[in-house]
Amino acid sequence: MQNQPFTYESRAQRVLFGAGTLAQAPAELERMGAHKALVLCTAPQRAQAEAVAALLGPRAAGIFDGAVMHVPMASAEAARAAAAQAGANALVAVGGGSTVGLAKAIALVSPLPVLAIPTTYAGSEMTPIYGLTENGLKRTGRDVRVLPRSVLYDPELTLALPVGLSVVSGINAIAHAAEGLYAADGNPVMGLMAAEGIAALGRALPALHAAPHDLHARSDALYGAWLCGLVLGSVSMALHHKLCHTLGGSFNLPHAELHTVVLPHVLAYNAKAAPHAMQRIAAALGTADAALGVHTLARRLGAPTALRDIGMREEDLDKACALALRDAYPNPRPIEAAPLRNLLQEAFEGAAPRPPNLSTTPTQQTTETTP
Ligand SMILES: NC(=O)C1=CN([C@@H]2O[C@H](COP(=O)(O)OP(=O)(O)OC[C@H]3O[C@@H](n4cnc5c(N)ncnc54)[C@H](OP(=O)(O)O)[C@@H]3O)[C@@H](O)[C@H]2O)C=CC1
Ligand SMILES: O=C(O)/C=C\C(=O)CC(=O)O
Repeated sequence: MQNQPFTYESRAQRVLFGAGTLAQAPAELERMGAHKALVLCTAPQRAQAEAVAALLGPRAAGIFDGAVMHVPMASAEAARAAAAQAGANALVAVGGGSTVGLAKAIALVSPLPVLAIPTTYAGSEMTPIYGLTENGLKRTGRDVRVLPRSVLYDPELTLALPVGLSVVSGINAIAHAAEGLYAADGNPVMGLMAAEGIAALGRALPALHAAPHDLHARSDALYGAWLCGLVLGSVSMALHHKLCHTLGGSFNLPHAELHTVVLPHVLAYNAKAAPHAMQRIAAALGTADAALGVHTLARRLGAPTALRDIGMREEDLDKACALALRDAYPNPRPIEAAPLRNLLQEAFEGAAPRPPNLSTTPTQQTTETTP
């Protein structure tokens, strides 16, 4: 029974899900009243964007293939200029979070609606969150103007996503849902989506690891990613996302791999302060312990589990700790220097996470909701 007050806000978005839905792209643009769409992609995925442009026929206004992770301001400005020059009245983002992020950077300063066609499990297509990087600093914000108007989830497009990337991208999605379960502003509807999203990815990732072209597993993973992305866009994130933004932005570490390494350690850090959320994460993964469950999943599927293996230098851990303590997000357990530094050390070494003995009484900074 729900006994906590909460706020639930829904946002208007159309989602088409299933193998072959890519074919609906022209009709989706038609519904948006768009007749000239700029297709966005990364340079290596240009062939896929060309296939989409061919499908759009006269509705394609051109291709911009300059999407880069974390949306450097220079690439945002080049894309904005390309959209204006092409006379585009809509954007089609075909790719992962980097490409969707570029579409958002254009939508932030123009009225162009976005049709997102995701090919990873990052979940950006379901959020009003944008990120822009300038002078080595990444700033993020929320603005409903950047929320894609329509999303086509076609699992056939994820068949080409290499298995290693699929696994870390899926755990990136699990991180959104896990933090959603102890969000300060969580609600029971998002709790359901989070638990279902984790469960879908928990069964899909081992299945696609064993058989990367199994369309059923790919569909299950994309379904989980959708739900987890919706949670990310709807409720506040906590220590895990703060740490990943700090480490990713300041030390240029790969996004999904970083989430994969850090998540078990943050779950261990928060375990005693958010026991109900941990039970739901563990149950969704079919394990006894949430932190160990995520760590074991990553290890079993060959994903990185140590910061030192993804480019972090040990001499930067003190700086990382100091940065993460600045403007801390609300978190179930107070964010304190010594245990945070310990968390970073364990993540650096890749040790299996251990729920810590809290040295202080867990005066919660946020009340754990029971969504
Ligand atoms: N605003 C928001 O709500 C969110 C934003 N993000 C942001 O998105 C970015 C991370 O997103 P993520 O999806 O992990 O990163 P990318 O979009 O950079 O994609 C990750 C990798 O997947 C590869 N890839 C993508 N699609 C395919 C495909 N069809 N076939 C083969 N390879 C493919 C890319 O290859 P290639 O380089 O060749 O294209 C790239 O190497 C970060 O900048 C993050 O901050 C993430 C989540 C939510
Ligand atoms: O950094 C952004 O662009 C916005 C949000 C995210 O990246 C979410 C995440 O950390 O996965």
